Parts: sequence; structure tokens; C-alpha cells
Amino acid sequence: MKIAVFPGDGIGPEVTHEAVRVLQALDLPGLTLFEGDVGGIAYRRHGHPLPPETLEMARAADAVLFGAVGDPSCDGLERHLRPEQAILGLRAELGLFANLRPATTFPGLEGMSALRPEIAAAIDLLIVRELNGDVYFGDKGTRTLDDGQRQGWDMMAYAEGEVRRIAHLAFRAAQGRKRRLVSVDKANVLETSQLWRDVVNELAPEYPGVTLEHMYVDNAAMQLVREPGRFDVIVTGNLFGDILSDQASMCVGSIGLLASASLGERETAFGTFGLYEPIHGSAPDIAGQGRANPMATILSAAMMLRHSFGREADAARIESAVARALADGVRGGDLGGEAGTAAIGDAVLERL
Ligand SMILES: NC(=O)c1ccc[n+]([C@@H]2O[C@H](COP(=O)([O-])OP(=O)(O)OC[C@H]3O[C@@H](n4cnc5c(N)ncnc54)[C@H](O)[C@@H]3O)[C@@H](O)[C@H]2O)c1
Ligand SMILES: CC(C)[C@H](C(=O)O)[C@@H](O)C(=O)O
Ligand SMILES: [Mg+2]
Repeated sequence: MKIAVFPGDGIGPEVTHEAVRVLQALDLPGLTLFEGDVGGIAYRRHGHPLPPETLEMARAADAVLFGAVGDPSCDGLERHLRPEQAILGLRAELGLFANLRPATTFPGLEGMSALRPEIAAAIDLLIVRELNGDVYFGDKGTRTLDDGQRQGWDMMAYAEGEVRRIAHLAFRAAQGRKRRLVSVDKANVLETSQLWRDVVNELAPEYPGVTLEHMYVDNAAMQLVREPGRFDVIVTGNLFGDILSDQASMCVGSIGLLASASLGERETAFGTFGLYEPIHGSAPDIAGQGRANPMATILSAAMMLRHSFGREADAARIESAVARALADGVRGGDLGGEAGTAAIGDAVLERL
């Protein structure tokens, strides 16, 4: 079981450290961890946010545990050298097209939601975000118009094959859950979205047991706070999925709680190769203070054991330790509590 650990910037190293402690506590057979540089730290050490040796390390591993990248001091760099290119590069180079972002309210945490507790209590949803296409990966640039103004532009595009593979995955995910799929787009305005909707509709007959609904993204943002319990699986494009998943985190209570798995087609000896990371970023405002909540990263390690190593029991063990820590009142600053990063890690370890 070879795991490449890429801590990255800001709180990334703090939260991955706790997730690694949890993995090490499980006595996993043949567990080998190796660490690589990504993001701003990699730029400073190697001149590039995703150095070739880091990419090679990812390719040689069975799974990647990723912290976060992003460093305000790098915001002035040319785009291809910015820390965020590390995660975008890994997703593209490793063909990780499916990003699973589950959001479920933990028992006892209903009162921490930005929503009323009775509304938050019903949240149990999975956002399936397409991760290799959309406006993220289209051509982009800045040009000067005839009237002398600068114009920034980004091309949004989806090929039908890209929509088909993520839609199949989302339909299958819905089959394994409550059999309800909401496809989120902006087909009333965007051609990209109209194609998305058409392709999803073409596949629907292959999944007669799944109820499919289409929803415009503006309405979806509203429904997510009005009645989040109505959602089971949401499938959407790269940009909309990025935004809706941060929103879903506050419905559950904190961005420090939401984990993610990024999967492609590569199979290893153990399961599907994947990259696992919290949905949050490097949180420069609290970095270096030992205040970050590592639960999202610890829960990402659980998703890794499930999807990349077929170790459902170990994944469930981690998830239940996190749930019990929360039920016992262990709260980071993001949840209005006092517990620091290491103390939260300890609390999870004690409950494993
Ligand atoms: N996958 C990634 O590596 C990733 C994801 C999102 C943002 N980023 C990058 O991170 C940098 C900061 O971005 P941002 O501020 O918009 O988003 P962010 O997620 O880093 O932080 C948003 C807010 O949430 C808080 N927060 C985030 N994670 C937390 C945790 N685990 N515990 C407690 N509080 C937490 C932060 O303190 C901040 O107030 C940027 O450079 C951005 O590009 C990287
Ligand atoms: C850092 C950034 C490129 C990234 C994204 O937009 O995908 C982040 O916001 C995320 O949610 O993983
Ligand atoms: Mg994001």
C-alpha cells in the first residue's frame, strides 16, 4: 500500500500530519508513505508548483493524500507557476475526472449548521463534480480590445464523452444510495450546459431505478439552503461543483469537515487509484497557529481506504471515531470550540 503524501502550503502540512497519524495507527499491511512537494513550497524549492519528481511519485503510488495549496505571496506569479496549478495539474495528468464530495450532518452537530438545526439534520448528500473539464481547462487569456480595454477570457467547453463518463458514475452512485440524481447546469443560458443536459438525458434509460431531475445552478444554490435534505446525489460540472460544495460545507457546519475523493480509471492491485483531499484550501489566515480542523483530511484518508484499498472496515472505523469525537464535544475553532489541530487528532486516535 504505497501512499504519496503531498502536504502543500498553509494548513496543508498541519492537517495531513494528523491524517497520517491516523493511518499509521491502523496497522495497515505493507503501508509505505512517501512525501513530496506541491504548491508554493514546491515553487520555492524547485521552481515549479508541480515538479516532475512529485508527479512521478504520484504515478508510482496507489493513492495520494493531498493537503492544500495556495500562498498569497505567489498571487503575482504567472498563472502556470501559481501553487493552485499543482492540484489542477495532478487532476489533469492523472486523469482524475470524478470528484466525490459527500456532505452529511454529524449527529449532535445540527446546531453548528448555518441553517436551522431541523433543516440541517436531514443532510445526507453526495456531490459528484466533474474534474477534468469545463472553464477550468479551456483556453484562456487576456487580450486588448480595439478600444484599448483589456479583456480577460476563459473558454468553457464540455465534450460529450466527458459528460457521459461522469454521468455514468453519478447514476451508479445514486443506485447505491437513495436512487435520486439531480443534474445541475445552466442550460437556459449556456450551450455547454445544454449538451450536458442532453447527454445526461440520453443515459437515463439505462438507469430506470434512478429518478433524474435537472436543476439550474442558481436554483440549486437556493434549494441547498432551503431544503438540503431533498438531495441525494448531485452531478455537476467543475465550476458549479466547486462552488456548491463549499456551500454544502456550511450547511453541515464547517468547511473543516468535508472530505473528497478524486478518481479516474486507473486500477491498482488494491482498488481504484485516487487522490484524497479536504475540500478546503490552505487557509492562510490561520496557518501556522495549530488551529485548523484536520477532520476533513482525516475523513479523506477514510475515503482513500474505501476507494483505493478496499478496506471498508478501516474506513468506517475512522469515520465513526470522528463522529464520536464530535458527539463528545470535541470542536475546533471553526465549530466554535477550543480544540487545536493536534488535540483533535488525539481525540480521533483515542476513539479509533
Ligand atoms: N485544493 C486546494 O488545495 C485548495 C482548495 C481551496 C482553496 N485553495 C487555495 O487556498 C488559498 C486560500 O483560499 P480561501 O481562503 O479562499 O479558502 P480556504 O478554504 O483556504 O479558507 C476559507 C476559510 O475557511 C477557513 N478554513 C478552511 N479550512 C479550515 C480548517 N480545516 N479548519 C478551520 N478553518 C478552515 C479559513 O481559515 C478561511 O477563513 C487560496 O490560495 C486558494 O486558491 C486550495
Ligand atoms: C484551488 C482550486 C484550484 C480548487 C478548485 O477550484 O478546484 C479548490 O477550490 C477545490 O475546491 O479543490
Ligand atoms: Mg474549492
